[in-house]
Amino acid sequence: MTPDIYIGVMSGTSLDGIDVAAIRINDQFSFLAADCVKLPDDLRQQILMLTQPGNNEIELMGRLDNVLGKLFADAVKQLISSSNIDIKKIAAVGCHGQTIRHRPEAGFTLQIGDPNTIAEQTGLTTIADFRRRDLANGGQGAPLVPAFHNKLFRSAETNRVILNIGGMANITVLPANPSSLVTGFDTGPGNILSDAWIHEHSGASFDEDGNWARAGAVNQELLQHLLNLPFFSEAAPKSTGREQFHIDWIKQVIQENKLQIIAVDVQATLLELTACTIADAFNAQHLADPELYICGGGVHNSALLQRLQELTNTVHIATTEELGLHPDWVEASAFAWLAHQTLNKLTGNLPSVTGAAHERILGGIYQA
Ligand SMILES: Nc1ncnc2c1ncn2[C@@H]1O[C@H](COP(=O)(O)OP(=O)(O)OP(=O)(O)O)[C@@H](O)[C@H]1O
Ligand SMILES: CC(=O)N[C@H]1[C@@H]2OC[C@@H](O2)[C@@H](O)[C@@H]1O[C@H](C)C(=O)O
Repeated sequence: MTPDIYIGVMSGTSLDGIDVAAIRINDQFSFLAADCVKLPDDLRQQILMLTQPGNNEIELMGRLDNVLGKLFADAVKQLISSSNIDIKKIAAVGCHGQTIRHRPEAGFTLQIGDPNTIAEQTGLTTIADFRRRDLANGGQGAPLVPAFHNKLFRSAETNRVILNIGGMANITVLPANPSSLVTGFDTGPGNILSDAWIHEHSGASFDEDGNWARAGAVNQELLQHLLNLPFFSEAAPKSTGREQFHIDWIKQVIQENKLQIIAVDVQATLLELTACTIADAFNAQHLADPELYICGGGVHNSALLQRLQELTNTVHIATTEELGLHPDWVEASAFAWLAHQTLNKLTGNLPSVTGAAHERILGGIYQA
């Protein structure tokens, strides 16, 4: 029997952990199993160093490329053993890697986590480096997951928008009309700023259920200054990352404008920034009776979901669980699907999303 299981590995911008998902792709798509492996704190700190220019970057990048390759391989092996998947039925692993720099305007994006190591240590064909072919073809190299959303979540009856709220936030617009193009782009920060702000003030890695933000009041002056960032009014295609959205930006805006704000109010304002920028992007689509489906870690923040419900003009709002895929596993499943595309010589990018000139087969194949 031809192997038809694909394993996707995703370590996202929030640096909370490595998501691994196993899916079967034949005539149909079926979700089999998933797991999340935490990133050790010291490794997290070192990756953070690589996301900003600094000293001795090449040495650190080389070492982390190797360490992450081993960790990704371990995460794959752990999922295989905990879910009792027959390794002979696995066609390939699709590994996103860890983004350490994303500068499409300068012609590059960089994900690390050595796929040679993953192939060696798992004995499985591994596909990686998905973004750079799209970039070389004139695209942003991101977001890539809209092609998977299109495959799995599109409806001929209703206009749908899929929203991922991870470290960054991105939307995919899936028109009901089959001849309309799918669009999508990064809307800006998801949880990255509020994660960093609460970490600095209490050591927590994220604001559980948005409780701290809920206890504060939005500072409209700070919010307006933040919303003035040109990225928010730029037209798609667009993508972003930690280069643009980091905690020093918030501190700088507070300082430059001599704002006196207590920490809890900053947290409330950061949640509002995420909600407003997502809602503005959504409402600007002017879709007839749109449904909004949410995935990514942001679904666990009910304060954020409540604000989105208030701000978006949608007829129905739910998580992707309602569409059959748990919101925690959408991105990892997408990279399993992208591996399937590449292995079968099928294209993976959507030029209408990334701005690439053409559809392309993405990534490099590291044979078992
Ligand atoms: N219980 C919770 N309460 C509030 N927020 C939560 C909770 N659980 C997860 N999160 C948020 O979700 C984030 C992780 O989301 P996710 O794993 O989707 O991000 P990612 O994949 O790393 O990012 P990206 O999609 O940008 O690559 C955490 O950093 C945190 O902010
Ligand atoms: C460069 C990079 O890693 N971008 C991520 C990030 O996290 C969310 C958003 O910004 C999205 O553009 C992308 O990830 C998903 C997996 C994507 O390519 O669709």
